Amino acid sequence: MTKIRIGLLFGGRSGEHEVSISSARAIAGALASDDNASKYEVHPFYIQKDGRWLSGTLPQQVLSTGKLLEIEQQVGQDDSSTSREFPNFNAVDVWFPVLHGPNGEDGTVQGLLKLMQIPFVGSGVLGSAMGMDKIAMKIAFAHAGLPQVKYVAVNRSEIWSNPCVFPKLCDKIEESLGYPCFVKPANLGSSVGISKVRSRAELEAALDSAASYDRRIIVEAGVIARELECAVLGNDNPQASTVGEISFNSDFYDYETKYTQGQADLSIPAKVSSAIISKIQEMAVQAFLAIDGAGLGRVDFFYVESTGEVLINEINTFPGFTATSMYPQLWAASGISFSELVDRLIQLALERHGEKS
Ligand SMILES: Nc1ncnc2c1ncn2[C@@H]1O[C@H](COP(=O)(O)OP(=O)(O)OP(=O)(O)O)[C@@H](O)[C@H]1O
Ligand SMILES: C[C@@H](N)C(=O)O
Ligand SMILES: [Mg+2]
Ligand SMILES: [Mg+2]
Repeated sequence: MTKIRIGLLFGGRSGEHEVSISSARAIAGALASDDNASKYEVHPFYIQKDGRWLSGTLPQQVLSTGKLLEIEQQVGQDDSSTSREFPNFNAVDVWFPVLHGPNGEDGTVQGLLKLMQIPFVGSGVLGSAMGMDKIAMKIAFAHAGLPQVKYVAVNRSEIWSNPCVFPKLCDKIEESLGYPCFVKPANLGSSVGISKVRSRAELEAALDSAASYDRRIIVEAGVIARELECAVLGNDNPQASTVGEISFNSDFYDYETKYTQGQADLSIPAKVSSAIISKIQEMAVQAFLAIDGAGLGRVDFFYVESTGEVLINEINTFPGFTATSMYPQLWAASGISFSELVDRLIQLALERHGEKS
C-alpha cells in the first residue's frame, strides 16, 4: 500500500513556538505508531522563529530532541545551505499544520495551503482567522446568541499614538468593566501577553504590554468562575466530547501554570451536573459552527456556579496536542484514542478537500 505523505508543519512565528514543538512531537509519534505507521509517512517542516522554513534532517532533530536548534545550526539570511527550502508541494499529500497562535493558527498558513490545493488538517482561512482573533470571535459568538463576559475592543493607536486619547480609554474601561479585568492581545494563545489588572496603574501597564504583541487588544470584565473545556471534532456535523475542568492555585491560568508540570489539574469528566455538561456540549458545537470551524477545536468556558451561568470564553482552532493536553484527553475519555484521533483528523481533511468550496 502506498503511504500517504503527511507534511507536519510546526514551530512558527508566534509566542507559542515551543508549545507547537511539543504538540508536533506527540502527533509525529502517533503517526508513526499503531495502524497509522502502515498508512502514513511523516515529512516534517519546521518554521523557525524568524519565519524560515526548514525541511530535511534539521526538523527531525527538533522533533527528536524537543529543543530549538543551536544558534549555529539555524539557517540565516546569508546561509546558502540547501536545507533552507520553501516546502516542496510535490512531497506532501496532506498537510498537518501543528501551529499555535498568529502566523499559523490564524488563516495565514491555511491560505497558503489552500492555494497549493493540497488537503490540510483543521479549519480553513475564515475559521482560523475568526478563531484566532478574540474580538472577531466574540462578535460571531454574540451573533449566535452565546453568552459571554462584557468587553471593550481597543486598537493599539488608542494606546500609543495620541497621549490625549489614552486616559479617556482607561476611563471608559474603568466605567464599563471595573476591576479586576483582563487585558489580552486579541491574537495570541497560551495566555501570552495576558494580564489580570486591579488598578489604574496596572491597567495602563497591561495595555502597553498587550500593544507590544498585537495591534488589536481586548479588555474583558473578570469573572470568578470554574473553568470548563470541551473538544469538538468534525466538519459540517461536528461532535462534542465530554467536558473537562481545569483547576490551579495561581491567580489565573497563565503560561507558567499551563506548562509547568503539577501546577494545574485536569478533571475529566468535570464534576458538574449532566445538565451543565449537555449545555456546554451544545454551546461548543454552536461556537465551532459560528466561526466556520473545521476538523478540530477546543472551546473554553466559565461556569459561574453561584448563578448557574455558563459563559463562553474562547475557541482554539488548534489546541495544545500533547499526550497530556486537554483536547486529546477529552477524546480519550470519550472513546477515541490519541492515534485514532490523529487518523480521524487526516480523514476529515481529505473529506473537506473533496467538497467544493
Ligand atoms: N474574563 C476573564 N475572567 C476571568 N478569568 C479570565 C478571563 N479571561 C481570561 N481569564 C483567565 O486567563 C486564562 C487565559 O485566557 P484565554 O483562554 O482567553 O487566553 P488564551 O491565551 O487564548 O489561552 P489558550 O489559548 O491557551 O487557552 C483563562 O483560562 C482564565 O484563567
Ligand atoms: C495551545 C493553546 N493555545 C491552547 O489553546 O491549548
Ligand atoms: Mg486561546
Ligand atoms: Mg483559553
